[in-house]
Amino acid sequence: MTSKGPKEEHPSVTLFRQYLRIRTVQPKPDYGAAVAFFEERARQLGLGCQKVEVAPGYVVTVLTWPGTNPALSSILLNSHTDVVPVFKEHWSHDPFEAFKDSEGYIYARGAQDMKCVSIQYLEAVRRLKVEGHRFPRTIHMTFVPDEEVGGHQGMELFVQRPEFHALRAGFALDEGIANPTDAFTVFYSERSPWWVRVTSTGRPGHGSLFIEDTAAEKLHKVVSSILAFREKEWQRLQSNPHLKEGAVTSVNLTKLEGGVAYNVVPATMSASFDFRVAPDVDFKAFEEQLQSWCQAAGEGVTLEFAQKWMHPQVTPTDDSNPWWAAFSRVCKDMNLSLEPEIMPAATDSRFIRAVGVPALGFSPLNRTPVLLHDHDERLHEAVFLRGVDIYTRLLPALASVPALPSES
Ligand SMILES: CSCC[C@H](NC=O)C(=O)O
Ligand SMILES: [Zn+2]
Ligand SMILES: [Zn+2]
Repeated sequence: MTSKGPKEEHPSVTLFRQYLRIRTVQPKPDYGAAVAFFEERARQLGLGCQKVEVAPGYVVTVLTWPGTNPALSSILLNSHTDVVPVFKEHWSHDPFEAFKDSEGYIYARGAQDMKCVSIQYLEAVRRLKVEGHRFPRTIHMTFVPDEEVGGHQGMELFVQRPEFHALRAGFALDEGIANPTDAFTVFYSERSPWWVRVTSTGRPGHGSLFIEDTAAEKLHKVVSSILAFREKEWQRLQSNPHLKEGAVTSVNLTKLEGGVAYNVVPATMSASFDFRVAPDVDFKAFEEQLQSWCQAAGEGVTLEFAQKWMHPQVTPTDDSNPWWAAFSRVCKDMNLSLEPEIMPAATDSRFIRAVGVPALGFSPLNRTPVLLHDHDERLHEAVFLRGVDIYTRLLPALASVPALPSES
């Protein structure tokens, strides 16, 4: 399906490249242009379009294809519109030009995360609609801001609003991660982000003296405890081939702050950590563990949370879950092999699952190196188009799941 020149390019690819050129890059995304883009898609496809301003300047755009049975819950296809920043000098091509090379690779920030998925949803719906299909369940596509900075001005607010409840979502799809092999990764849960700053206070003094009980000495103890825990989790992951990254708790030391001069022992120093807590961890016990590492380091060592997600949820991946049954059946019929995993990072799925809507994280990108947030993020047009085919099969199945016990 690789097309060589712009003349022969598949229109879905052309649309994808148009969207990639919209500069929705953090920290100052052009959300207005993205909203206008989706409004225009709604107009072209004859879909309902609703704009919900969840915070000043932060709009969730909802495109709706009504089902034939309004008594049934709906299918929610979510995607975020923002992308992470770039280091331009490390890119082979301008990351906002959506350059396509002679082999069919499209280079752009958002090519994998996750502008591809937004357009794949839209193009699958377009195809099904053009072919004259109707399905019992309504399909809503939500295009949300700010996922890349935590979703606090996006999905986290949207799920609390009446407009969200009015969608009556029964099941959601959201982003996954590419898979370099023939298989497709699908995420049924997520680790919980805990961003922790440990602040240590101690005796100050002249840099030439053996000062006792310093902030640095105590901070060092906490850092050692946490890095020893990191090593333990790493070993646990390494030694068990059945465990995937998302199944263990990770932590990285991401910031060290403090100090004023070489010869002044500071009274305060801090270390910041990015923990990703596995869903099977006892959260209360884990927090107590963090507190006890601080206490063991000495007086005046405290911790604070900049991010602390406390509601991990697991979407069942067995036939007790009719949505999973429909999803996995289509994949089986299409000969796609699935690798169910726990998402190592945090996506908007956590907010969706937390309000009781089962969700799967799925980006239909196989045979693709994982380049999200990386330099030279790119996607082959054939992989992109195959993803449209996959949604074209998934959506009819999901939107035709018979009434659940709770719906009759
Ligand atoms: C915890 S809010 C940050 C969310 C971010 N999501 C995608 O990369 C992440 O770091 O996982
Ligand atoms: Zn993403
Ligand atoms: Zn991302």
